[in-house]
Amino acid sequence: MNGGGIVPVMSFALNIEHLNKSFGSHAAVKDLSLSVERGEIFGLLGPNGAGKSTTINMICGVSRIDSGTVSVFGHDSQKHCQHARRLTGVMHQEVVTDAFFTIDKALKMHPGFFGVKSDPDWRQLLIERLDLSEHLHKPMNYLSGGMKRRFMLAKALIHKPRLLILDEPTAGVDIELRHTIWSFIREINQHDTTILLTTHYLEEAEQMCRRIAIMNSGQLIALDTTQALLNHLDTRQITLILDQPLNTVPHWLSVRSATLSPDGRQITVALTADETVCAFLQQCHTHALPVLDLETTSPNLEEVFLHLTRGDNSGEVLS
Ligand SMILES: Nc1ncnc2c1ncn2[C@@H]1O[C@H](COP(=O)(O)OP(=O)(O)OP(=O)(O)O)[C@@H](O)[C@H]1O
Repeated sequence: MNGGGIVPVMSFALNIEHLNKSFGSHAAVKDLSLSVERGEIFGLLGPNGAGKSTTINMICGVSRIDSGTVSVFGHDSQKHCQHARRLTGVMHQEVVTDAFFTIDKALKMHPGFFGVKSDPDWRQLLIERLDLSEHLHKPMNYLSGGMKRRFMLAKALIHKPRLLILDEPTAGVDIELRHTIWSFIREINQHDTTILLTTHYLEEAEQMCRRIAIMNSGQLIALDTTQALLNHLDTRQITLILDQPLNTVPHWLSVRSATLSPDGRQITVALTADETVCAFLQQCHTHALPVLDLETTSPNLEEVFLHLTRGDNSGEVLS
């Protein structure tokens, strides 16, 4: 279930096979398999408690793997954990640095944890691009929520990882910082850093990610290109604005469950999977419907997500 065609294993930035994790009797991640291609921006979505953070914690070695394998650019995270860790940068949801460290000290020390030599030019670039200069000598517990997010992103990138994992990077940040974060992440991605991200902002996932995996109750329930997921819901609708009001829906449209607005000036109907707007308008012309204008609407990722993660679709698997 890879969505987007067969890809040689060597081009995977991340390969997860049959991953499992339980806390006591609760299975948080169940037989998860997926691959992230080199250079992708890949979204891992799911409702609260779906198992996303647990998966991320296993990828980066914070949490022990019960069974299954994770490999980062071909390095098995259990057998060659140092290689895999060095290639991976993680922006966790919470600040995981000593509260008394300053930004400056943390960014200087962090590369050493991965056996990577500190690069002052790269550190300076991150400080400037993430607007950290004024706050360099403040300890962590003096930083605002937004400043902590900026620092967490700089810390995730300071050892120049080739796989960057972002666990809800924009949770609770203002619109300006959100733009800063996403535009910087796009830039980083263009310089050959693969991105795996989780977010509850589905509009952001729709805009950022080439492919998306959706988890629910620890299991993978969908994995495909963003566009294919959007195409999954056949809910394109067309609304006709009429030149003259109607009292009732014409028969040829009522059999398609079209609805008429109270003022009789708008008719809304769902288009079928391969029906074009042009073909539909030809039918309107044939039936002498006085069409003045029209609007079309397509499903967004939020509708697809809700459709897939609601209880009544829990058995559905998309690939
Ligand atoms: N250390 C832990 N001990 C016990 N249960 C845990 C632990 N960590 C996670 N869980 C449980 O595992 C399940 C998956 O949690 P996880 O944090 O991975 O979900 P998530 O998809 O990241 O959710 P969110 O979107 O809310 O961050 C949840 O039921 C959670 O309560």
